[in-house]
Amino acid sequence: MSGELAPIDKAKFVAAKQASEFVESGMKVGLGTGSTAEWLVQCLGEMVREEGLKFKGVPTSKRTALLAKKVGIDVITLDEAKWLDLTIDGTDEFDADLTLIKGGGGAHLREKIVATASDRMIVIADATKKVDTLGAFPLPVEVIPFGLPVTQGLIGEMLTSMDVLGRDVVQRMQGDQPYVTDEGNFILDLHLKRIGNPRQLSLMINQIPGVVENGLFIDVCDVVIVGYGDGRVATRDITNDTGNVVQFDVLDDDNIFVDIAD
Ligand SMILES: O=C[C@H](O)[C@H](O)[C@H](O)COP(=O)(O)O
Repeated sequence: MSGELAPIDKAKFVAAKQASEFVESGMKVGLGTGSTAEWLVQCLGEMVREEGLKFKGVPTSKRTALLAKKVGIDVITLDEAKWLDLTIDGTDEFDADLTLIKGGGGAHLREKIVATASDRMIVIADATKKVDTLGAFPLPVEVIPFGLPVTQGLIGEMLTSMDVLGRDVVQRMQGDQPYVTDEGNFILDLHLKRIGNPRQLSLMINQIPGVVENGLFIDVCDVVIVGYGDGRVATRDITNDTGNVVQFDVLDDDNIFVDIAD
């Protein structure tokens, strides 16, 4: 990597770089999915190769597993790890309570299982992910393929009784084919615009037959590290809220990442 990053990438990168400092030798660490989590995996790979960091990583997707192995991280499964010290992952939205919408990359099922099996979850995000009210980002719901139209219809009916503005339930596609998750399921994206009561909505969605898991993460995230395009990083710790903002200029070193293009 060389040259200056675009502001959005710099924001993701500085958040990821800051979060990587929470990883210590001997830890078992959940590795999230998505473009921000990929920066983290790159940073951790560099620490493994250059600083002798020794930890075990549990990827939340096939895509992350591939990258983690490529950059030299010792990858194990959640079954092997049993419990994790820490999970670091990206998000699509977060609010003041550190409630999240995740699953824009279709990985929220494994991500929620891994984060829940961790002592601590740190979310890394660029500043655009902070919202006053969740719901502008469509809420992903993983559903089994069997009976899809029935499940989709039941979710639509349920939404009419909820405090939401939008009610469109749209199957996620990849080209002209249904998007298929790592677990072989489909995703329905709920275009809600505004989620008034995330806890109630999450419970209601998950009780519909055919639903595997929705993308709301409630009482799971402990810390959010927010990166800005100018290199600043702000940390919000729900257990110890200092609201600290630190300047974190990490773009001096041009050659910290391996080439993963091949
Ligand atoms: O399924 C994907 C994950 O929940 C991602 O963490 C989320 O979509 C954020 O991705 P990105 O960092 O690419 O915005």
